[in-house]
Amino acid sequence: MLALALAKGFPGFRLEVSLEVREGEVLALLGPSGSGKSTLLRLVAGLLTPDRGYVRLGPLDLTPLPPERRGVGFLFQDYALFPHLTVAENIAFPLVEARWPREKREGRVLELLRRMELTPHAGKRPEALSGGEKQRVALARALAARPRLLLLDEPLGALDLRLREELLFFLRKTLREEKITTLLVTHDQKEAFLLAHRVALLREGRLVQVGRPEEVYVRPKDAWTARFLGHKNLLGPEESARLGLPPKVHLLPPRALSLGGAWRGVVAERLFYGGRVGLWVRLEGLRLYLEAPEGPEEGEAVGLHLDLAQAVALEG
Ligand SMILES: Nc1ncnc2c1ncn2[C@@H]1O[C@H](COP(=O)(O)OP(=O)(O)OP(=O)(O)O)[C@@H](O)[C@H]1O
Repeated sequence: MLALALAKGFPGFRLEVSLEVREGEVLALLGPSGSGKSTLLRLVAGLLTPDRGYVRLGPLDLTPLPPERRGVGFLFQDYALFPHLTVAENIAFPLVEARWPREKREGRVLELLRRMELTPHAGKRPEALSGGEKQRVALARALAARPRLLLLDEPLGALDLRLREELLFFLRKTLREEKITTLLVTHDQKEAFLLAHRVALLREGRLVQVGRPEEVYVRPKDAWTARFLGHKNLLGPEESARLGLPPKVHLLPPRALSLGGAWRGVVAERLFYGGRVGLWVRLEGLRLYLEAPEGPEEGEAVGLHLDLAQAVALEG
């Protein structure tokens, strides 16, 4: 298990976080730009020194150790590969460093090449690879020595949409199969939800909420968290009252809204997403959002079903 309690201050910014990651668990740090995600990861890696606190991995105190002695695998955004080494040599590099015997090393490299679908590229140098291939090599290299802990900083950050999607599922499968304790940084909610067993939400250097993706999504701690997680139907006290709810801040989760009910509204905006449509509906002076497989045009009257029993009261 990874256990940490860390404090680090920069001019105008202060990080203060305590966190535990279970063995084999993937935990995603989620938060807006500048919330301290990379700082936390760099502290765990040993690339930054904390003002106070500790990082423990099982019985081992990593705090005084330099990065190369922490037994930690990294994948940072710029995924610099060694340009003079082939794909296979890049992946083998940490194994040579860790003094794995040749035969074991070769077996592991072959296994990773296969798993990352890189076998046909084994003899190429990085310059002859596409961006997604390079990123897979970097990931294979980070995983190679079976690190006790894997740190991934926006592992899909520099990729286009299609590659991002492809590698997302690939990474998900790999992390689960290898059962490596992973701390992952992303600002993409969807990525965090798909990859992680638990997510930790960071805001201005503090943890706001930690929990399973579904838990956090359905029961966000407050309005800020709800908005950050992409919820659209947040009602103020007065708006809540208009729908017959107690006069507090409420969240209406997506599943609480559907087409074809007794509430009368008008479609203010219709967004075509391919497989489904997003509808902003004006109703009782409110704007509510819902998604449906297909939907009426802008300006049309619609009936909405609102399951108010599913409304979640939030801290302002
Ligand atoms: N070496 C440094 N010296 C001074 N301030 C720093 C340093 N590194 C980070 N900061 C500040 O600490 C805060 C947190 O930065 P950090 O990079 O951890 O955020 P982040 O959540 O990873 O953001 P992003 O999603 O944009 O990468 C920012 O205000 C940043 O300017």
